[in-house]
Amino acid sequence: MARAFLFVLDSFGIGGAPDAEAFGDLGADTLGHIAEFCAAGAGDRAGLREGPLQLPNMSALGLMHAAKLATGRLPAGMPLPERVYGVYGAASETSRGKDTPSGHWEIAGTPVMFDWGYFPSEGDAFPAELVEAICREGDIPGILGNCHASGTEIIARFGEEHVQSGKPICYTSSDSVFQIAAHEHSFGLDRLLELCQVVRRLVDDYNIGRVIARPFLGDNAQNFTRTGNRRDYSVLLPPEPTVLDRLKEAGRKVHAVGKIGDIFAHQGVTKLTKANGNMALFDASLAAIEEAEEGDLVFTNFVDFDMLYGHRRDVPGYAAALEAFDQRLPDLDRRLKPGDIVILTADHGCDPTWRGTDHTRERVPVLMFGPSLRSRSFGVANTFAHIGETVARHLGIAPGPHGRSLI
Ligand SMILES: O=P(O)(O)O[C@H]1O[C@H](CO)[C@@H](O)[C@H]1O
Ligand SMILES: [Mn+2]
Ligand SMILES: [Mn+2]
Repeated sequence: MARAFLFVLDSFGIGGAPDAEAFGDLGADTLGHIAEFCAAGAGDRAGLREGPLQLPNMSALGLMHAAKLATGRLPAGMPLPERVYGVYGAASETSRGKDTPSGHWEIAGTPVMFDWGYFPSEGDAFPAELVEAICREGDIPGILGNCHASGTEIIARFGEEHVQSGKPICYTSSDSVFQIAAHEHSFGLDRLLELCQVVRRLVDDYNIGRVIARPFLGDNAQNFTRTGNRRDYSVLLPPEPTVLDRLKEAGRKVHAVGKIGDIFAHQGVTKLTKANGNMALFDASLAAIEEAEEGDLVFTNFVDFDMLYGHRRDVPGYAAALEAFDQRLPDLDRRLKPGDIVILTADHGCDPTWRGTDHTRERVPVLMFGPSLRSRSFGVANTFAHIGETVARHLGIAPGPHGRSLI
């Protein structure tokens, strides 16, 4: 039985990217800084967690060793495991962006070697003719925001005006994104999703990677809260097929859990499961694994690390989420059959100790395990595409052009 389960811990970087300086991220290290803060007592939060970061299961799969490969240093306050069970290493990104689609497409064997369009951080973020077209074709009275922002701050700032005026809150970041926040009741969720599809079409001319719907609820600036109904509208992929397309073409099932379907614009996906929150995503992944047959892929994105903790620069929150994820791994291990492989990795960094609220350019861990894998290190891979090619080889389909199998 050969099956593959690919889990992306969204934004779980391990530092050391050779090109970090070009992104203003020299020294950024999501795992390293969380470990350092926790070891120094700065990762404590009453009722949530305390003390040094504890990831015994990922450490036994080679996480500490992968971090050392990435940066030359071991994460602070975290013991080395007695024995490593996994095939482990670090990987550098070759894609030009440090965004979610670039990271995932490269993981799926297709690095993004062109430049995305970005909106400026000074002055109005969106060109006047684009705003006019959105208002006309989306039938809205105007937009609020029109700037770079953190999503939780901007709904507190403009939420009340949005509810009164009916103008959606439009913002961006250093990613290639056009994000639209609107109230699920006063504006309406369906109307927001329709507007996002209008905007998706309009921003194709600007080469924008994603339009993201950010619905929220609440009745005042103090209690506006984003809901689980976020939707991402990715640009259709470059002409090259990803490993998802290649598997689908070969008649295999590609079970996308969480944001994966959206990230690939639903291309190469044969079954989709949505779930809200890392633990629900883990449960949904286990259910998908029960269903998976010989030759199938289950591909899950665990978005909380990035959305709830990395972008929010919340060290205790990120640490607690990692610890909770780590504790679920034995559940997964128990369900594996001979020939199965699990790959844990990440799409970019989002160091919660770093300046600003954006992603950080980092290497990522690649931790692979399964009943028939013998432990070893593959060192540092120079592209995430090796991950997709590992899946391709393991599942017995033809190799792609950008990477090679790590096992
Ligand atoms: O601040 P929020 O709305 O979470 O947005 C973040 O999420 C987007 C997608 O990952 C990033 O581009 C960043 O802007
Ligand atoms: Mn991401
Ligand atoms: Mn993000």
